[in-house]
Amino acid sequence: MSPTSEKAFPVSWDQFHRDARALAWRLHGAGPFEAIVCITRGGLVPAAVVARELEIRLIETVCIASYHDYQNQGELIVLKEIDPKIRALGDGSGAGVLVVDDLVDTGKTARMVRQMLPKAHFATVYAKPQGRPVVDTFVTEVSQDTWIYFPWDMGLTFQPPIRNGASG
Ligand SMILES: O=P(O)(O)OC[C@H]1O[C@H](OP(=O)(O)OP(=O)(O)O)[C@H](O)[C@@H]1O
Ligand SMILES: Nc1nc2[nH]cnc2c(=O)[nH]1
Ligand SMILES: [Mg+2]
Repeated sequence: MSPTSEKAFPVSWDQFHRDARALAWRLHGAGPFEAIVCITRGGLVPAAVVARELEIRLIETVCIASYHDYQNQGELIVLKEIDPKIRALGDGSGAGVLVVDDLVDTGKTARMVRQMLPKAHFATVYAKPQGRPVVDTFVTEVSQDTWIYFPWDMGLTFQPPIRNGASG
């Protein structure tokens, strides 16, 4: 993502729950899935909702960080690999595994996980155009120059009245 995204897309907890549940509805017909691999940390929250809706109890993580500095993507660092028992599913192809993340932006993170699980099903709640081809299922597309603000990154703050020069 570019250093300063022009548009902001703030998401409340209610909205995120609704969108994650909508993702589960879409995934319902795409399974069955033996396990979920969630890409931490952002994937943890939608993975919990999807796991509950699809009654999947085998949950693994792959821990990847790349946005070390706000809105600036750096080098991708894999902090924890996928457990070999999960990687062995589908005869080592990842077939039957559902990979969940909160969003796909450039697609770099998802592409790295695809190399680990080539036949897994990739799902995100939100997708930007550049990353869209890497995911199999998503709910809402936002433009590439939009920054999505998640509820776990935000708090309630005072809003100046519009008449006093507040910007939309
Ligand atoms: O498609 P990309 O351009 O690769 O970006 C998408 C990734 O970036 C964010 O994770 P981040 O690295 O910020 O770590 P976090 O999930 O711990 O916040 C987001 O949760 C995705 O995993
Ligand atoms: N919170 C957040 N993290 C990101 N990582 C890559 N793109 C985004 C984004 O739009 N919002
Ligand atoms: Mg992430």
